[in-house]
Amino acid sequence: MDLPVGAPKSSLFEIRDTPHCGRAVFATQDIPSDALIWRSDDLTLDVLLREYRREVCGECFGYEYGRDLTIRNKSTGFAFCGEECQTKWRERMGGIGVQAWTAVEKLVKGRSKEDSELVDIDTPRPKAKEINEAWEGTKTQAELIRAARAGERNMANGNGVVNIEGEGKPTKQHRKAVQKALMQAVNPDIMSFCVSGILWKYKNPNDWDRVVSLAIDDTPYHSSDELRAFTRTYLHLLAILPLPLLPNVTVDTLRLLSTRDSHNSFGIRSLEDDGSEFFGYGCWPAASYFNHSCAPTIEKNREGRVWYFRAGRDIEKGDELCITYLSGEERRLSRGKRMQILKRNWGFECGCERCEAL
Ligand SMILES: C[S@@+](CC[C@H](N)C(=O)[O-])C[C@H]1O[C@@H](n2cnc3c(N)ncnc32)[C@H](O)[C@@H]1O
Repeated sequence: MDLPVGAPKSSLFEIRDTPHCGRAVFATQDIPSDALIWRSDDLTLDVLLREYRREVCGECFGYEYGRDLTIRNKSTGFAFCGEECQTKWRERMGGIGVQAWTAVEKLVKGRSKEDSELVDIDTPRPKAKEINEAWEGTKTQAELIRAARAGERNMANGNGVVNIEGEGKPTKQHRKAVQKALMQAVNPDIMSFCVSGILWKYKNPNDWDRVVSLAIDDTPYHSSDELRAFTRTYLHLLAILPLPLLPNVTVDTLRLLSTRDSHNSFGIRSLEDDGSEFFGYGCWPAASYFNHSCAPTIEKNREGRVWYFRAGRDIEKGDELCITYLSGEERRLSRGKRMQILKRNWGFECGCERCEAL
């Protein structure tokens, strides 16, 4: 099997196809307990839930037991544990990134909480037909908004009325399409997800295949509400993001981000209390080749933006290197309950040794 782009590479392990669990990682030599097996510093997109934005550092995800962090950038909405993190974040975002987050914050802040979209995730997951129709339904409005923004570019360039084929001064119809998009309810967390992914793609065009290569979930939306929140976010972002980002604000990009993130993201949790606080999540492509086991061979821990994977016990050549996708508490549940959680959150029937042995 050719190594997928972005997959981890090491003399300690190899990646192979399995009959029932997709690709998996296997030890190519004996590995002693506690040995460092992999270090993933390839965070692509990350989402800090809005309710934690004042308490969790936007750069290193540091947390001070719920206290508001001292450095807070009101225009972007991010908070930092120190100057160093703030500087790193600004460097990573660049001017366009800062502009993008400022535009998002302005939009979200202008809404009362009630105006923000609440997403009910306990309804049936939309199937392919509903998903295709929902995205198809954005087409006309998206074209009008794009044309309105292109007109904005012409004006900004001071080039007179028309300088790009088919693009001219925005008409009333164009402006209406923008206004209509802006009036829709906003879901701040879905917006962060999309903006983070779009910015990453903009800044790392040559690394996009790392995300493309990940395991796919064709029906990644938990509910029709959530699907609608995504299509609205698409139109919102077309209306507000800086012009250079617009070529990356596409249905294809947003759909791809959801289908890859769904089964590959890692929770960003507090480092204390068994990770009881869930701050958000992120996608580290190289770390996404480890399958789940209810009796994992690998222990993972996060330091800042980096995940470390260590042998949880002595491992023999040929053993599968598995992590657990369950939280500390969930690992102690019965087989049936674990199965339920894995099926609901990850969409698979667990075929790990601990479950199969029963
Ligand atoms: C993060 S990916 C792991 C790598 C994946 N096998 C691949 O081919 O890219 C998670 C997906 O792997 C599969 N998987 C992981 N652990 C599994 C398990 N214990 N039983 C069955 N499928 C599993 C599921 O399809 C799951 O959604």
